[in-house]
Amino acid sequence: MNRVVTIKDLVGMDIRGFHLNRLIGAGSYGAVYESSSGSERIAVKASVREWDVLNEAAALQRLFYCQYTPQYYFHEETTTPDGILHTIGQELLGPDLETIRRSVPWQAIKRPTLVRIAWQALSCLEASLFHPLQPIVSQSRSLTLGWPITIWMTMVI
Ligand SMILES: Nc1ncnc2c1ncn2[C@@H]1O[C@H](COP(=O)(O)OP(=O)(O)OP(=O)(O)O)[C@@H](O)[C@H]1O
Repeated sequence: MNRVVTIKDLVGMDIRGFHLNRLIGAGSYGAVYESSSGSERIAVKASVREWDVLNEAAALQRLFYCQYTPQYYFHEETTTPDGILHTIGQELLGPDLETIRRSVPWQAIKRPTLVRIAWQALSCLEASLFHPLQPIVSQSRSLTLGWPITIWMTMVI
């Protein structure tokens, strides 16, 4: 599979009964789609990099009861003509901080909100330390935390 082009071009595909409706965004190793099955809406992250997907799936499973990470639903391997596609079904979160910041007229996040974000980020770090991730997170990784906004925090362990 051409990693640069096709991973961002999966709209219309069905994964585990979820229809990929819209590309939300893409990161260093995958693309995230807003997906639905009936009235249920989730996020599906797709990648061809098996190890990275398995790492993220394992981290989300370990943090399943942590209120600062998206709920984990499934990991799926789909054989396509271009190779094996790895996907993670997870809770659909709101927009990320940068999107929110750019959408407000003053292009900045106000102090009371920043304080709350900092508190949530620290709580996530605390939770991740409580559920040791060293065996599965061996380098710089990102986790989604916080609802209803998506905050990305790089954990270097
Ligand atoms: N569960 C989710 N619900 C809604 N949006 C999400 C979800 N997970 C990721 N996103 C969004 O999808 C986009 C791509 O996320 P992804 O995790 O692939 O990469 P990233 O964290 O932005 O970058 P990198 O992987 O390089 O750290 C980001 O805008 C992110 O906010």
